[in-house]
Amino acid sequence: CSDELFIRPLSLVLSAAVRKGITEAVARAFKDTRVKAVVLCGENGKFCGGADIREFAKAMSGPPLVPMIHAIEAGEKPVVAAIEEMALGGGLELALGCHYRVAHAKARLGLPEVTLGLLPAAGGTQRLPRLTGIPAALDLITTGRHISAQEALKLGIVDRVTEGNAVEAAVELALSVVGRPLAPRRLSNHATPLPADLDGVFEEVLVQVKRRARGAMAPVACAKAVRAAAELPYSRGLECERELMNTLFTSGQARALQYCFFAQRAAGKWSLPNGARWDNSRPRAVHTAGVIGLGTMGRGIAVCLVKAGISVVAVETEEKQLDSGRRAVRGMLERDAKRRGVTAPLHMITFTLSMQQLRDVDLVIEAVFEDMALKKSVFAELSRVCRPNALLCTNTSGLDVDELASVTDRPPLVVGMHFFAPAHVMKLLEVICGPRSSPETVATAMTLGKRLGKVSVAVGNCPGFVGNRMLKLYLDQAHFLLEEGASPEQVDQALEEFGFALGIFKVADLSGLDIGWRVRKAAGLIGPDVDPKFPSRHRQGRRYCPLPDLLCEQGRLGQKSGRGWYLYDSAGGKEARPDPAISSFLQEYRLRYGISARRITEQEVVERCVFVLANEGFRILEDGMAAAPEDIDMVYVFGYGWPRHRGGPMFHAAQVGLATVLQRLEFYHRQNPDIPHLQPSTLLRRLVGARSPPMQQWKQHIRSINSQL
Ligand SMILES: CCCCCC/C=C/CC(=O)SCCNC(=O)CCNC(=O)[C@H](O)C(C)(C)COP(=O)(O)OP(=O)(O)OC[C@H]1O[C@@H](n2cnc3c(N)ncnc32)[C@H](O)[C@@H]1OP(=O)(O)O
Repeated sequence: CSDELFIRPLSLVLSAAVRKGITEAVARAFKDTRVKAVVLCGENGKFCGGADIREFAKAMSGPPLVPMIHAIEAGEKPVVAAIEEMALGGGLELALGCHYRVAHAKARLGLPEVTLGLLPAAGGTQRLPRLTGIPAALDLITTGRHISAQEALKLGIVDRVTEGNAVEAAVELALSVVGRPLAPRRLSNHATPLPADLDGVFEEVLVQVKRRARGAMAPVACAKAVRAAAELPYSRGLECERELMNTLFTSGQARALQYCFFAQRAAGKWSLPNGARWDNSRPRAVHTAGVIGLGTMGRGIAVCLVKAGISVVAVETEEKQLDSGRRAVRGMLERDAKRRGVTAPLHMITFTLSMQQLRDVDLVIEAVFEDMALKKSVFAELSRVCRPNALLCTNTSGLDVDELASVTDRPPLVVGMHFFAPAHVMKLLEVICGPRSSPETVATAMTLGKRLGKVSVAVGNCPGFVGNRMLKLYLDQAHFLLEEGASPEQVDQALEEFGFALGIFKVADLSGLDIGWRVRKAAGLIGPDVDPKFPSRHRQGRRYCPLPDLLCEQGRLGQKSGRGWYLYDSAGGKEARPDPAISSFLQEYRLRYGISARRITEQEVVERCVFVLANEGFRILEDGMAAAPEDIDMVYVFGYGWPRHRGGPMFHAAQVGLATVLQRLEFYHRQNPDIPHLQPSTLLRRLVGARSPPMQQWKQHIRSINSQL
């Protein structure tokens, strides 16, 4: 506090206590005749991360944000926001209520409320369009994307950007504007600059927003609120903003999205039965890594590592594969660097045919073909070649990590790292903790995942781990629905309307139908004793659907062969078209097996596919293969295209009501007694018996906690 200035630090979030502090301090500063200007800055070099999301689940307390910001804007002394590190959500709205904004060059700004199922309801939807115009405001508010200080300067959101101390620059600016008229600086006074074809702009944006939203309400509400800024005076626009927010605020979607925010952070906080945890285990430093195999997965993994600043030695067995891998990896790195306007770090990766080159690396990620014998031979070789303390990781989608560890000289240093294709794009990383993986090994894999920009989830070592173990049963349901009368496009449409990024049959075509075919062969489900003309619909004591095998036998392997569950223009084509040949194929199949097709509703498709996922999730919790329902949900949200606004299969089950899920599973199991996975799990039954406690208490209902993590 000086004669001319009053500086008040904020903490990261605008909690009730912080709002109270600001309201009182600003009122005092406005009253104090010695104070000529005010600078708002954050604590510890962070301006503000927005409203305290945890408060949304409680009754409102403390001064509300809207009048607080209004009082700042209406004040007769200049208020300058000094934005260090971030101004997000309510934090940016607060800054927009200030008369001037100064940002540090490294600060990020944004209105990410839409990602939490909300809209910027502290005047953000009304002030931002008045400042930037409609198109930029629509972009920022409907996507929630963060922008750099430089972009904010270009858009006029901040007045100055400094490489130096933002608070000092704000103080300097504040002192320089004392006495200047404030009315032109009050954004709520501004008229919104309008594009020539306002209707056209909104029509186009609404189409895009609805397509991207996949059923999420918030992006559409955001666009409507911005439209109000274009058409209504500020005060009426604010009313519209409030009404739209009220609908969103109490919606299940907002609860789901806020749950995802915390679940994503909780997933990083792993623990093992021996007491090792994320906060008491030290990860190893990783400076150099080896990648073995430059197929689709190995290429993506190598790119991720290089982009994270880790030097890579990439190994292949044949000159031809090495060459095409080298070209692909370099191309990906060059395209990425071009997009970001930097030089591609090609010097950070070497390509070789010799495993000997791995002798000095800190860690190796093996990404060879999914075949146990092959992987074992690679791991045995790595034991001989690598430094004794190098970590050995396997990128596998379902093989036994401990079996692999057993062929090495260092089982505690072996861990699974299941990347998802394409590995440089997909956010999920399943870290498979073998029974002998050491805490340091798990900590290193989890931390490495975070460094690569992934959401790392620690899972146990069971067939398929968490994600693919559940996927198998989901896919089974989809196949059974085809037998019973549905078409692939009908199943996909129901799932896409539910919010999945892609229907399951489109996903299967994209991944390649031969992958599952190989897995089923390895599991002994397909073999010489199966009648090729009339394959049995019961195997290993349960119902089995031979449809995908029959498709593979016809050479229909999905996108790569131009034909799978759908038809594509050519091999490698992306546009899926319904194929009349599949319709006849299904009719003939049903006729041959005496199945009379029935009408299958969208509700049945969604319930059978989605509840079976949750049911297996309960079994996974009981088996100790995942530590918490949040972990399972994050696997599905980040790895399997599950709609984030539905929280994840476990959250969805809780939101629908566990008793309803139980009752629907019982119903479908009665209809299909030969599908054991429709039989409700013991944990689900127990939870319903305990009157469906909240998710945080589910663990207490597992009889004997048998953590495999
Ligand atoms: C009718 C009602 C009218 C209401 C009108 C007002 C509406 C306002 C809307 C909002 O402002 S909604 C909030 C908008 N803000 C955000 O979405 C930002 C969320 N946070 C982040 O993106 C990041 O956390 C960060 C701020 C960029 C920091 O990232 P970093 O990687 O450095 O740390 P994290 O691990 O993510 O977070 C650390 C720690 O802090 C917790 N946390 C972060 N932000 C919030 C928040 N806004 N509210 C509550 N808690 C927050 C986070 O959960 C971590 O906690 P943990 O216990 O360590 O896991």
